[in-house]
Amino acid sequence: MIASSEIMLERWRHYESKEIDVFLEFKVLTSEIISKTAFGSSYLEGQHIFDMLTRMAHIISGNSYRIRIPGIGFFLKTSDDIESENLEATIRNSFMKMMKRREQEAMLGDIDGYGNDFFGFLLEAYHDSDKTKKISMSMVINESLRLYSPIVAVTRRVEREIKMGKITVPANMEVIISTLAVHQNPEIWGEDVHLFKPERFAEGLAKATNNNIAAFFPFGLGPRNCVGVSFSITETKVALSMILQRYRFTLSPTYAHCPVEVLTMCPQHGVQVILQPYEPKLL
Ligand code: HEM
Repeated sequence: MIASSEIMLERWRHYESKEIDVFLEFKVLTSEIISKTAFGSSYLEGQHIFDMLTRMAHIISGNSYRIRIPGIGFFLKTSDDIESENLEATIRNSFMKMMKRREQEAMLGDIDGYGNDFFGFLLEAYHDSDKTKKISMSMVINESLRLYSPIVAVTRRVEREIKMGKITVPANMEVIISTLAVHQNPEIWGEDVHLFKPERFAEGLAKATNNNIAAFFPFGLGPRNCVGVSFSITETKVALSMILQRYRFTLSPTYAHCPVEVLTMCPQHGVQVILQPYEPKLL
């Protein structure tokens, strides 16, 4: 995470006092970090897989409202169907090959270790500064995940008939739970629900949610919630802390606020900011 963030910051030197689209930058950063973490030395191959997954995401989003006739779809394939089938097969093959290689490396004892000591130090430093500052990084992250949840809904299949208030939900029904709707419900969050206010989390989740802690679920809930929670939060904190040590930034006048869903919530026209190098005052 640290090495990839450093590479990104090195690139940013060319953009000092200029406009840069941080949405593109963070896309590159996160795919590089996950590729290196998941695939180790094969991370370039991993990045290729993420590019293919991004393409799949576009195909899925573009086809989500297409009506399919059962059976006929098997014989009549659109160019999107053919492309996504090819992508799926290539991704599956690459994964299988990499897993085999990793298995062999593990047996030979060739897999890298991680710099855990430095991580421990960094996170401890953050936990300490949380205590003293009014707005902590966790509050900012939570508020961003509340207002702009990357996953706009989670689904569950109901195993047996249940009653939810006045509604009876029959068995086998698929229920879509809208993260967006719950995260923006004024009865839970208050009338300022549409404002970006990290301080709403200052006194904990129960206070922020009017005692409905399950109303905040950017990573889903229950035994099948996201396995990448700690990974993503750590990644955000590491990258942000490294960025903020070097830069202050303001939104560029060219920025147009337009969140859209392309499998995950994304800024349609990017996020253009102006980077100002930060020179900390010596005490
Ligand atoms: C900000 C970043 C992320 C968000 C907001 C997010 C959100 C989610 C959500 C809402 C779910 C569905 C959970 C549910 O149905 O209850 C999910 C599932 C999952 N996520 Fe994430 N995720 C993020 C990053 C990651 C990362 C970095 C990884 C991998 C390292 C990851 C791996 C997974 C997996 C494997 C599942 C399926 C879990 C299961 O079905 O048991 N996620 N994620």
